[in-house]
Amino acid sequence: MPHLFIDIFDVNQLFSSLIGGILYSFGISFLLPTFVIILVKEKEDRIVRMMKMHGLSSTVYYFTHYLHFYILYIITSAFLIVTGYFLKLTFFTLTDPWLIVILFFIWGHIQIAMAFLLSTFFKRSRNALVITFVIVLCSVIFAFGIELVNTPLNGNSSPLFYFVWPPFAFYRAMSIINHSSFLVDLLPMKLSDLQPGNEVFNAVTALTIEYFILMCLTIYYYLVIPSEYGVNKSWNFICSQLFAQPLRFITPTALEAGKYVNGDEDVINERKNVLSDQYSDKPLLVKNITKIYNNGKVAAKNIAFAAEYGTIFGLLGPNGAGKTTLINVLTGLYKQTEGDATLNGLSISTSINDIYRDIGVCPQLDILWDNLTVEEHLLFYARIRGIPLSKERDAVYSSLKEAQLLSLKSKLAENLNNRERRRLSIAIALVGDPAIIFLDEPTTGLDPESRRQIWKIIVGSGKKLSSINNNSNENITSKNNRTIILATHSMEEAEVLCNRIGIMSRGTLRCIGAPSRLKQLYGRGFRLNFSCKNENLEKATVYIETLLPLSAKKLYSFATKVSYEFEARPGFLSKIFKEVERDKEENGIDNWGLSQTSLEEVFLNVIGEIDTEIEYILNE
Ligand SMILES: Nc1ncnc2c1ncn2[C@@H]1O[C@H](COP(=O)(O)OP(=O)(O)OP(=O)(O)O)[C@@H](O)[C@H]1O
Repeated sequence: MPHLFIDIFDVNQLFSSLIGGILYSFGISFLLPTFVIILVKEKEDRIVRMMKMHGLSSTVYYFTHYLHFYILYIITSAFLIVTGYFLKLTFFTLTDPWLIVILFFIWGHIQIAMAFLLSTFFKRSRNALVITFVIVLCSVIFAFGIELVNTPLNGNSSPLFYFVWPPFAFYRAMSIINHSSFLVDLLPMKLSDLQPGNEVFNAVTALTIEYFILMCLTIYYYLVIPSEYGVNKSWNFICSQLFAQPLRFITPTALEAGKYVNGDEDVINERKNVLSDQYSDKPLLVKNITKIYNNGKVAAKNIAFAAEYGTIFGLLGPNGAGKTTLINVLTGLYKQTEGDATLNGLSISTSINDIYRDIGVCPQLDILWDNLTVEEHLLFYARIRGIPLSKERDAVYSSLKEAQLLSLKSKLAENLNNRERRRLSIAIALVGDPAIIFLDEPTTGLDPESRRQIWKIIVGSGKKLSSINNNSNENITSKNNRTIILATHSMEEAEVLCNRIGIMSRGTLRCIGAPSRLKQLYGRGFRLNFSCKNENLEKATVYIETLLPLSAKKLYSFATKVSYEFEARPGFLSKIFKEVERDKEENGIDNWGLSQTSLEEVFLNVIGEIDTEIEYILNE
């Protein structure tokens, strides 16, 4: 094996030697780990998912990457070829250039296909970097090890199975072309040598077939491998689509058998209505969604409800109740474990890419680019939503106006304060006038004044722009009005903004209804509070107690402040109001007030009941 001994002044020998060959082959292959890292890093990054939620088509996304990678590859291989010519490597100077072009052309595509396929198996870019780098290095060293034994000088050809791993096929073809170019007993290769039986022909054919196989496998794995974000199909989706059956739902009985806590009667009725298709005309139908994370955490259980046009539906619940999980499932960020949902008639299981075009999402955390201005953010999202160029500026202007950001349009995101960043996230959700908007805790962490400002924007955004332009007197539940799903753990926010509320706890929808209905069901009726001077306390207390029903409960009597809770029959409130106003001075009452139970109390009562129920189940 004379080519093993390197004469460092003979570049042809250097290239054909073990070390030179390894370095050169690695140079041609090093882009593979780079491509894999780029793809895996973007998987880690929520911003890509955010872009997809706003309508970026997967085909456009992957095609852009393909093009980007191929351009990088052309630049790199052009550099290597020019360097080869410059160093007068016979590989480049004597071989038919078309042969080199064909080999390099297919190798670029193979590297990209391998990168796409490998990236489906990694969740973290650091692992991807190390493992892909090792794969490339081992492939190069192994291939050259084989070359030592099976050098073209011996006239042996490689068995076909050797070409199953694309890098081996490529390195073998390189080696044969290289040896033919500088060994005196062989002739430099021409394009016409590419004929059946020739090893380079076999290698190029194997690479072409493998490219298509790799691309098919990549598409399959992208669709089925579960990732942290995104909706994946089941491994047998091709068969199951051929023999499609109705979607399977977890029945309430199954959940009860599993000792899950179910909702109240309204929740059960809502579920029946949703599943019996009585609500098929509603813009949002959540049909028994269950989400179990990979670590076994059941974050949402059997959730079923519908939301109307032109309403703000509040998803209320303490931290960890499952609100964000549910929103993430409805917006395609996570795949549900069971159940389905339809948004404007389209199923999240089968049509999530079409759904993206008509929803707006304001995530819990602002996902912004610090070095883009407010307006640039909106233009970017308008573009990926597919808004025609002629209407882009108008769409951006409308959402700037709705989110009260017109005066800040040229400000960089890094210079925005918290309140402005939130408004920008809402503006992103509004761009393009989507029919359904998801707002995940839009005011968390803001001061009271900022919260009120955001509330105004949310209330204003309930009306779709198209309806504002067309007919300002439109009915609130008109199809032209937006449906807003608002996740919050602020009762005050829900009370101010929402027409309908679902209270979640521990992944279960516990109760559902208009705020007044929830107060009626879970409130403890009304409260009467009064304050008086110390010397009048007894007299005032006796007076109030004679007015209130016998069932009234004294909540507290603290210093000179007293509070009662009671149920009121129709007409009772106006009677008590007139009497106390008339007699208060006579009975030593300085201040007094009547109030209905707040949502805060409803919430505490509902959550309190669940905790008791769960304790009961656990102790059973
Ligand atoms: N990616 C995940 N993997 C495993 N468990 C998760 C994941 N994300 C959330 N959880 C768990 O699922 C449960 C519901 O979380 P989720 O964030 O949906 O609740 P939430 O009601 O939105 O609460 P918060 O207001 O704190 O956001 C919690 O117990 C949480 O720890």
